[in-house]
Amino acid sequence: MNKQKIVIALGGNAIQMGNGATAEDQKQACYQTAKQLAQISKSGHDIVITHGNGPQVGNIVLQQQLNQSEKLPAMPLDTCGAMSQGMIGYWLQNALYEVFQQEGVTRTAATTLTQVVVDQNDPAFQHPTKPIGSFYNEAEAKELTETKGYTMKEDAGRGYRRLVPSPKPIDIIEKATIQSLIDNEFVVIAGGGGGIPVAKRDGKLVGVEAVIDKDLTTEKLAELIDADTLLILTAVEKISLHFGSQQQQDLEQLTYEQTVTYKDQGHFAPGSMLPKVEAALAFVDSKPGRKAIITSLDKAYDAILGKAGTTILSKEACLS
Ligand SMILES: Nc1ncnc2c1ncn2[C@@H]1O[C@H](COP(=O)(O)OP(=O)(O)O)[C@@H](O)[C@H]1O
Ligand SMILES: NC(=O)OP(=O)(O)O
Repeated sequence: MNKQKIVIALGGNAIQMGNGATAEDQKQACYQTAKQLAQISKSGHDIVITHGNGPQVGNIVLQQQLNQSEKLPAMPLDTCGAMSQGMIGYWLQNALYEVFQQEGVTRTAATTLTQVVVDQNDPAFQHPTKPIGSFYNEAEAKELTETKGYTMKEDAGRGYRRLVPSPKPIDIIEKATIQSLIDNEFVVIAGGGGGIPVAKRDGKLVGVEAVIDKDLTTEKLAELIDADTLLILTAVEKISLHFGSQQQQDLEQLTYEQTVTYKDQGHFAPGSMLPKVEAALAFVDSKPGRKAIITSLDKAYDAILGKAGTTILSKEACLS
């Protein structure tokens, strides 16, 4: 198979399988993830890895607030986002080091702290939509709204979570650094947690209180570095029509037009599958010949071989 430049987005279970939130639990999940990534890297492809941070950044924010004082100030959300990139980047680098040695892969992983430019007037700042951190009961949620002004929302019957603004990614400040690392055969971990959100103000980059959607940042990054394939890894092997119902129909290969039709019919849930499908559509529409695949973590390598997942093709492409 020809060498490809593949951008791989890691969904929640790639870092936190089950509910284990200890460092050991999350390192173990990263180790399992690294085994899949090593297979793709072993085939000679260039890979760039992005990841989510919703649960982790929410917990970092809570830890900041415990025992805070003038001498021990809590860090703002952009800085907590940077902490989550460092933490998860370390776990992934550590796991990839071990697995690459076992598998005889000679590459090294390198994490780039990534700042992502957002528009400070993005309407998303007035309408928080991104759930982060732990789940609360109704009374706890009410108290957090009253004492801290948090926006809290019930999340699919599992309890209440804090919502924060999630503005659209516009540009990636470290894109040249990332490109240079790829050119030098590093496995790059970048754009973690959707990137550290910054706004341009008076010639400066100012951190803002937000968490960017990692699927949208992944798409932006894939375009900027001229990737061939966008591989989005989540909990399901394929995307489906009538998901979760008795009429569920799994999809293997879709044209751009078919995907738009199914999206417009409402088959992909907002906040979960919809951003992934939108990222896939934007990527394949950005240049002919580009391909997006959505699949589960354990099928990542099979999906690159064309044996698993849902593949979305660019406009002029024909189904095989
Ligand atoms: N049409 C659909 N086809 C497949 N999965 C869907 C669909 N609509 C919603 N989903 C749900 O979306 C989930 C992926 O979104 P999410 O859990 O937010 O992703 P992440 O892995 O990035 O955390 C799937 O695991 C599935 O439960
Ligand atoms: N930043 C982000 O999109 O994180 P999750 O994928 O964990 O929600």
